[in-house]
Amino acid sequence: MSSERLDEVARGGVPDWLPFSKIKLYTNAFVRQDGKLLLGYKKRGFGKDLYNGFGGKVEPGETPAQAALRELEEESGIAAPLEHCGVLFFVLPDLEQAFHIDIFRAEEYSGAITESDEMRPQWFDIEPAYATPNAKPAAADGSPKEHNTGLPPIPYDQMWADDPFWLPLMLAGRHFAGRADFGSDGRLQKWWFGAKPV
Ligand SMILES: CNc1ncnc2c1ncn2[C@@H]1O[C@H](COP(=O)(O)OP(=O)(O)OP(=O)(O)O)[C@@H](O)[C@H]1O
Repeated sequence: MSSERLDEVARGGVPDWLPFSKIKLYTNAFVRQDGKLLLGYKKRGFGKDLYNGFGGKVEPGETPAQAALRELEEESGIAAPLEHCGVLFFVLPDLEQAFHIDIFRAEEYSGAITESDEMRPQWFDIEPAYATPNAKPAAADGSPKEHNTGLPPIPYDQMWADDPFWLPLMLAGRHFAGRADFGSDGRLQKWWFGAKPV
């Protein structure tokens, strides 16, 4: 990202950010193609039973971009020309580590999509995502783009509570950054999201 300031897209919650004592690096990768988005249903571990992109911890000696390719392959069986598109920072109340997550996207992939021990991949229809606030219309003239994938819409009610703020930005092709702090009930307690000016 350049040094340009970000446009604020959303902010809210309590006055103070949560404290944290260390930061762990993670990745998250999203592949879209022909009006559909590939997500994985997480079968175990952190974020179990939620849909998400494919990602995980950056291992020692790896760059985030290398980790993103490795995690995508391990969890979904595919390779993709990933491009960096955003940075997210999360603090959860009962964890001393904060999450620094580099987000990547791609519009093509190779290989066969394969279920792993950790993730069950599934395609979703992208278009309903543009109905959420802060998203750009799909077509330049503002009209909704035709879509008839027959797939279910992006399952925001089975995803992390922060996702509706930034996923539409990613789908609109914008670069973004944000922070969200969670309460012990799993809900957002304070958040800020911004995107590079278009
Ligand atoms: C709090 N709000 C959040 N919103 C959206 N996505 C979030 C997230 N917090 C973590 N994530 C993602 O969840 C995955 C965890 O990865 P996680 O399974 O723990 O890592 P990894 O695959 O290395 O684990 P193993 O140790 O191999 O099981 C990883 O994609 C990471 O980007």
